[in-house]
Amino acid sequence: MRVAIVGASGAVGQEFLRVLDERNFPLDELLLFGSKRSAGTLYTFRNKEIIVKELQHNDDFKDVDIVFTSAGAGTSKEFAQTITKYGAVMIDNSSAFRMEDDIPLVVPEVNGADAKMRPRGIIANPNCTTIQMVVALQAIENISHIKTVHVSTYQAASGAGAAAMAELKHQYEQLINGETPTIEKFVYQLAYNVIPQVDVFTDNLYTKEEMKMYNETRKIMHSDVKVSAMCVRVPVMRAHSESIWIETERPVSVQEAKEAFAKADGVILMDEPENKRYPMPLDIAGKDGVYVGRVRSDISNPKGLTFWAVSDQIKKGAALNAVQIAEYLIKENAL
Ligand SMILES: NC(=O)C1=CN([C@@H]2O[C@H](COP(=O)(O)OP(=O)(O)OC[C@H]3O[C@@H](n4cnc5c(N)ncnc54)[C@H](OP(=O)(O)O)[C@@H]3O)[C@@H](O)[C@H]2O)C=CC1
Ligand SMILES: N[C@@H](CC(=O)OP(=O)(O)O)C(=O)O
Repeated sequence: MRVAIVGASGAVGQEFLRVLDERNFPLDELLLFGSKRSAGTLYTFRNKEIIVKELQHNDDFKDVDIVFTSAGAGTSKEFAQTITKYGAVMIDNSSAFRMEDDIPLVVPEVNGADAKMRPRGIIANPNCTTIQMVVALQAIENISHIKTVHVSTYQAASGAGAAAMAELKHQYEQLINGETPTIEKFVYQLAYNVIPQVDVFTDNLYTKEEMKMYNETRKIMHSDVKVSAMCVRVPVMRAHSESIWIETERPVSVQEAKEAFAKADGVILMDEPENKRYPMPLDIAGKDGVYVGRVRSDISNPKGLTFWAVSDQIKKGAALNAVQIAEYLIKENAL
């Protein structure tokens, strides 16, 4: 099997290299693409050096089976036709196609089978913040329908890409040296701060990131659930955290919820308040699962539950989820 990564030099692209290797993904050849900026760069994969090629409108994808794209929505839109025209399956990490009716939006633990219906040869990987939330929500949805979700996110700097990670580190160094911090990737200084804005504002005063959590959750879960999100950037390097309140159709006890989380696909229950044990981004960075803790009944709502979910958004929120989609298709003989 021939596999390609578009955006190989990026935060998600680099994670693809690690995840494909870690999971022993069955590929014979890996091709790497980027813009002019990274063309010519060498990356090592399974002891072999691979040179990054410039993404162009040519026949480079002719004999490629799967293309993982993580180079921004503009690039995905511009190159989708070039990538898919000879039959390659494009698994796209950007927001370019997520809400289009003929493009499946897939989290394998929730709606893997949707990946089989892809008239345009494109499968969209959801927004990272949404992926980790729906994996946790599905555990409860399995036992009682979720009617509403309120969520506050604590999103790591790496959600804004490799340059944003470097900017956060640089800001701390600049502040220690008494210099004015550089602000390019974030709206304000992120070091020693939190910023209640991820992406731009929409007409209803929610941000685009917050509206993705509303719309994408409903599409992935095939649900009428209403989601009100508040997305916040925090000075964490890697792994997003979410504080989640849900209202279910019938009351769900804490014990029942914990059992549901413990057996759900992709969820790891880490909830021992007596031992001060709960998930935190520092511990979860680099891990595969969605870690859930602080499970409680909502004292303000008899049908309410509240919990905390942490996951590595570059891994499960991007590269790993896309690779799991590909693995699902291989397993189902549906490539
Ligand atoms: N970071 C995260 O947590 C998540 C990111 N995503 C999505 O994944 C995508 C990539 O994000 P991320 O890795 O963080 O971003 P980065 O900024 O770290 O990387 C961007 C990548 O895109 C490549 N690229 C940009 N323009 C072009 C082009 N014209 N042709 C080919 N390659 C191009 C860059 O290559 P070069 O260096 O050559 O310019 C680079 O490899 C985005 O769409 C983002 O929304 C989704 C979920 C989570
Ligand atoms: N959710 C990412 C941003 C991102 O990459 O979103 P999307 O894939 O929906 O464009 C963040 O934390 O900033």
